[in-house]
Amino acid sequence: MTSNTMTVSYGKFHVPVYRVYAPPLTGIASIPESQFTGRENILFALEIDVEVIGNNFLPAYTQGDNSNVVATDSMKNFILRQALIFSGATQEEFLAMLGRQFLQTYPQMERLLLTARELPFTAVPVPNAETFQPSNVLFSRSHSDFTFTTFEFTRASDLPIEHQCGRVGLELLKVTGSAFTRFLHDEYTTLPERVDRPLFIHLDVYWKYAQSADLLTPKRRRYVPAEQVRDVIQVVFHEFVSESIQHLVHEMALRLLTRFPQLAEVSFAAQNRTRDQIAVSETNPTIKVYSDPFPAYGTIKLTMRNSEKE
Ligand SMILES: O=c1[nH]c(=O)c2[nH]c(=O)[nH]c2[nH]1
Repeated sequence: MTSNTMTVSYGKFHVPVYRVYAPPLTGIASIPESQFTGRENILFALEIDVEVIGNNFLPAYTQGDNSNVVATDSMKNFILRQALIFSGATQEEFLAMLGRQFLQTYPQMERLLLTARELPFTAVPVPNAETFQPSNVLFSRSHSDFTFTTFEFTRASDLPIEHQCGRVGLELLKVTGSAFTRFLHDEYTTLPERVDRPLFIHLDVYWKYAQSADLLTPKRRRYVPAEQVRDVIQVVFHEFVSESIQHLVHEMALRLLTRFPQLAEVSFAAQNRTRDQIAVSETNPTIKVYSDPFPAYGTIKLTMRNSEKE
């Protein structure tokens, strides 16, 4: 008889949820880098993953005994029903509700991993009097950066025992004000030094709070909206003349931890998507043409912890 150890989990992934007329997001503290202080949530669209972790459904694997298995089809129905009665305004609040309700409804579930990914839509600008305003009924699906949240729940607490929030898929190109010079040179070096390059990055940013209660307080004064994180990052990129992507993400991390002292950690994964310079105008050297680079991208990572929270 062998005694192999097993780790198992099961669940439903990428459940699309389109809730209309969710409560508006209010109570957000404003920051200098952002105009964002809330959102109407006329369309609250996201994709949910639910993954059940534990041992009590091992007999389903070893003996074909499904008595402790909640059908993943039922999980999908459960998520959609909860979306109908959801009275919060953020992904974090939705996941917290789902976590609590799943564990309350199914004693068979010991531990849960829940993930939300925004399906981003923007209100279409429509004429109003002499100007334009965002439509309150028509939204355009945007394949842009989106908000991300992942929570781990156990029966021990109403709050998540682990969490990570994020804004994923930013694609930012700064045409001037970025350098990459004085890097190590050897017989493999072909990259020219550039005191000014058009820096194009793909960027994911993640953050964790020092106190998980701040994720979910009803007044939301210490809640960090992903839109503000995105705006802080964009403003730092706009302002800061960097020596490298490493230098840039470090500056972004410092600004985020200063702006949001309620955070314990921020982390970045940045891909270098800088285009290759093809031609420069002979009469005006600021005019240049770039094209796609070799398709394997450098990746720069950073995690910065707030030393006061340790
Ligand atoms: O900002 C950069 N960091 C690097 O580590 C690197 N390496 C490279 O080829 N180009 C760049 N740019």
